[in-house]
Amino acid sequence: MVAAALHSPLSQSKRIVIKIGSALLIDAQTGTLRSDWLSTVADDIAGLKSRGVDVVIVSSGAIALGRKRLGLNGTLSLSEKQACAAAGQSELTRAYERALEPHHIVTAQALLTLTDTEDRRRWLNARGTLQTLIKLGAVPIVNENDTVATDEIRYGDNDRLAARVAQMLGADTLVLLSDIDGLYTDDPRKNSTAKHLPLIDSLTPDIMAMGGDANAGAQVGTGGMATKLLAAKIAVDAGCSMVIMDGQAPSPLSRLMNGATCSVFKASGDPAGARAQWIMGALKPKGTLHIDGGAAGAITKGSSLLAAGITDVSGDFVKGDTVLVMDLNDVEVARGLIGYSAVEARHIMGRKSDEISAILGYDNGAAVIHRDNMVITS
Ligand SMILES: Nc1ncnc2c1ncn2[C@@H]1O[C@H](COP(=O)(O)OP(=O)(O)O)[C@@H](O)[C@H]1O
Ligand SMILES: N[C@@H](CCC(=O)OP(=O)(O)O)C(=O)O
Repeated sequence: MVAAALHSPLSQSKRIVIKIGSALLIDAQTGTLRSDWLSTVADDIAGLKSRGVDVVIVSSGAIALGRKRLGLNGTLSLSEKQACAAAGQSELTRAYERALEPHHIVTAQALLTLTDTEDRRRWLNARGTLQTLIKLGAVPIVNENDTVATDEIRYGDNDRLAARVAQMLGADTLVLLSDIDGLYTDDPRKNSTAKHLPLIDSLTPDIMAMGGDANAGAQVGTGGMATKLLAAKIAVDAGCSMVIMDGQAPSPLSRLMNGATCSVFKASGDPAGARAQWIMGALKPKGTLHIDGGAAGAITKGSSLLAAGITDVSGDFVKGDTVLVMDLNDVEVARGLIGYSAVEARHIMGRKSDEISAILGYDNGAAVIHRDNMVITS
C-alpha cells in the first residue's frame, strides 16, 4: 500500500503517467523479464488506485523481449526492430496483465504512433479511448505502435511518447522510472564530478545541454537523458510535473512517496490552464458555431456543447479543428476542439443527441464540443 508522504512529488497527484524503461523491465544479462520487480510495481499501482489516483503506464520493452524470442543479436535494422517489437509486445502486455490481475485491476493495451498524438482528430480519438478506460477503472498500458512507425514518423523513445500521453490526458505528474536517480550536470557514468539536480524550475538552454546526445548511456533501451529532457519540455509546458528516479530496486513508487532521491521538473501552471492556453493560442479557428441562449447558458456553467443548441454552422472544418462558438448576437462565447466535421455538424445541428446515430449512421458522442476541450471566452 502506498501512503503519500507530505512533501513527496506524488502527494498531491490525481492522475499519474508512469514510464517504465526497457532497462528496468528486462534483465540485461538474460534478456528475460524481471517479473518479481514488476509485481512490486503492481503493488504500488494498486496502492495509488486505492487512493483514487488515475494511473497510466507507458512501457518500453517490446523490442528487448522480442529480440530474445526471435533469437536476434547485435545491431538491429529498423525492420528487425519492428519485427522484435511485434513479437515482444504480446509478452509485454501479458506481463502487466499477470502482475495486476491479483489486484483485480484490468489492463488495456494501447499502441500509439507519433501521428496519433500530433493530428488532432486522431488525438481526440486516442484521448477518448484512454479517458474511457480510466473511467472504467482500467490501467492503460501504452507503447509506440512500432509496426507502422517508420523512422520519419516515430518517436523511437518512449520518454516523449509518455510526455505526450500525459499532455493528452491532462495528467499532473509524469514519472520516468529509469536506471539513474535523476538529472546530473553531466553524465555521471562518464564524469564523476557531475552533480545531481533535485529540482529543475526552468528548462534553460544550459539544462537542455546536460542530456548530451540521444542514446548516451543506454544499454538495453534508447534515448538516454536527451530524450528525457525533451519529454520534460513537453510535460512542464502542459502543466504536468515530471520526475526522473532510479526505479531499479523493488517498489519504486513507494520509495518515491517515502522521499527517494529524484529530479523534479516543476510544471508551469496546471494541466487545465495549459490546455486552455493551447486551445486559445496555438490553434487557428476553422469555423463558427452559432448557439441559442439555452446552450450559451449551459456551456458557461461548465456543460459540454450539445447539437440541440446549435442554430448555424459556418466554415469548413474536420473533427479536431478549433471552432469559435458565438451567441445569437454574434458575440464569442467560447472556442474549442470540435468532435464532428462541418458537414456532420450541419446535419445534426438543432437535433437531440440520441438522434445523432440515426442521422449520421454513427455517433462520435453527445458532445459536439466536450467541456474539457472548450474554453469559455465571454
Ligand atoms: N546529465 C545526465 N544526467 C543523468 N544521466 C545522464 C546524463 N547524460 C546522460 N545520461 C545517461 O542517461 C542514461 C539514462 O538513459 P536510458 O538508459 O536511456 O534510460 P531508460 O532506459 O530509462 O530510458 C543514464 O544511465 C546516464 O548514463
Ligand atoms: N517501443 C519500444 C520503446 C523503446 C524505448 O523507448 O526504450 P527505453 O529507452 O527503454 O524506454 C519498445 O517497446 O521496445
